[in-house]
Amino acid sequence: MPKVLISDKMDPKAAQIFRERGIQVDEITGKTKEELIAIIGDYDGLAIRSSTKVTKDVLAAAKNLKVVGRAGIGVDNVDIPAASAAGVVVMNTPFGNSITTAEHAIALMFALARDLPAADASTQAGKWEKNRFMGVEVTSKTLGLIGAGNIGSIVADRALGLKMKVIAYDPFLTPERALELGIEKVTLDDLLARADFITLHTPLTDSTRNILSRENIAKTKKGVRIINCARGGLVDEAALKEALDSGHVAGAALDVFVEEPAKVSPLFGTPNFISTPHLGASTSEAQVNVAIQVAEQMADFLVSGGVTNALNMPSLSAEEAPKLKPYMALAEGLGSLVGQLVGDDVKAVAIEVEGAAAELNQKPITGAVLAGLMRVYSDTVNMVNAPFLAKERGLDVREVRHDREGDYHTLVRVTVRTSAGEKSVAGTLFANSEPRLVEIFGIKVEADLAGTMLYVVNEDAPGFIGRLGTALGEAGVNIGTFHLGRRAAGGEAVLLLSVDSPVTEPVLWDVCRLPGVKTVKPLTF
Ligand SMILES: NC(=O)c1ccc[n+]([C@@H]2O[C@H](COP(=O)([O-])OP(=O)(O)OC[C@H]3O[C@@H](n4cnc5c(N)ncnc54)[C@H](O)[C@@H]3O)[C@@H](O)[C@H]2O)c1
Ligand SMILES: O=C(O)[C@H](O)COP(=O)(O)O
Repeated sequence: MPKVLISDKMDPKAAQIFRERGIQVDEITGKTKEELIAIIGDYDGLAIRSSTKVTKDVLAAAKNLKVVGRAGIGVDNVDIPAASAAGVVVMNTPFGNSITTAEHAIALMFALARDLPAADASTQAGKWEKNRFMGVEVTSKTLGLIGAGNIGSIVADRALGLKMKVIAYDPFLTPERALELGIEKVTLDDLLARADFITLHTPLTDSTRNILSRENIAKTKKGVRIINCARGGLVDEAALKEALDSGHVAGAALDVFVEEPAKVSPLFGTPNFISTPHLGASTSEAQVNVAIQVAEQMADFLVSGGVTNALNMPSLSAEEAPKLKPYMALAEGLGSLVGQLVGDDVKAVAIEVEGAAAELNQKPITGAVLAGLMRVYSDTVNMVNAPFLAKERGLDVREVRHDREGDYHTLVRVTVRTSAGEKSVAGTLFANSEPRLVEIFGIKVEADLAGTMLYVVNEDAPGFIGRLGTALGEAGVNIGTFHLGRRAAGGEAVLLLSVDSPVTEPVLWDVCRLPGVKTVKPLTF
């Protein structure tokens, strides 16, 4: 039974779903990094929000971990390259809290426009300072969006409903999408010069870090109000403090900070500054959404291999997963066969699919071939890290889909380019479920790829099979299945035997010395 750890506060629906799907779940929140490292080795899945930091060290200790599920959007608390290298799938829930976060940005915009927190504090202090608080309307004002993705476009929609003019800086926003949203796509400088309110909705990346830098804050319109419900680090906090003090910026509201939890900040106590403790996603609706979604996604993956919203692997629906399962076994077997036979002398690999296989999602098949192929380099390789390892090794990977139907109703072919030329193996599925090798290096042969096997290439000659059987029999090696293929009578022949026990080095030498033997290689699947 797979085991999942929920390490951040999450709606109880998540644990309920894990249990309903036959997954054991522990909810242990508030752990330090060291405490997490001490327990993470027991778990197949880790469900988090933004507090748990899934670092290299945590991943190194997570020997059984297969999936990290983020109940939310931002995954900057997960070391994705390290997770990929460790073969751990990282998934998030990209839409479950978008409306809630957009609403928080709008709430902060109104709070700034009318100085609500200060007015509330003053009134509750018995001051009744009616003349102190003079707000501004948002109607007809220009709202500048930095980032117009899921959340930014919901903010735009709400702002248009408030009769604001919305302009957006987002290099990936197409003119068609801007038109559809009813907003104007502008340059960053244009936005800074024109916006009465600026709201940020980008991830934190090298291109967005400090996007509201000291220099850019200086380019804003005097009296601008700034809202950040996206990520700490998008705004230069020290420069913002100075701009608030000088009155150039009329107000700022931050839900997110460079350092979180933000227990101290030079911004705290600054007039016209509002803060919330990373509450963008904190509504009961959003938390139920993301908890259900993350638990369903993680359970699909752990129970049936379905992959949704993964950041380091292609998607695979829960319906596709069972159909692809036998193909992945076939693909991994073919990759492993080639890997064991040609070793690390592989420069390029082509994965061809035809017949029924050509109608499927090819990415998981490719991932499985690469995992099998690269198991000769690393026994921790799997479908998640195999494409990254292949890239790292400079392996040229090509996927080919043939519409034609050949001799088999479905076929997967793996061709590798080595310094000795191209070598190819192919396999099919019997009864749509049983992987079967049908061709090896140009020779037709029918064999299962399972357990311990022996690969022998010899000159086709009478009596050879008897001599081989005797050599193995005398060494106490029992033959399970026996598969023979040859190029032509009297030409090169291939034998694939499944054996009940590993073939030791001295026995391999005995087989090698049989007349006509060209190659002998033990294989394990
Ligand atoms: N405060 C919270 O609790 C909370 C809740 C949810 C999401 N978030 C954060 O909000 C942010 C936005 O989330 P989303 O779901 O809208 O993401 P998204 O991926 O849908 O949209 C991000 C947008 O930013 C744009 N972008 C990327 N680089 C840019 C650049 N250099 N300049 C301008 N635009 C750029 C992208 O093109 C994209 O349209 C994320 O950082 C997410 O983590 C915060
Ligand atoms: O990226 C997100 O989804 C938000 O930052 C929400 O974070 P939280 O789950 O910690 O509230």
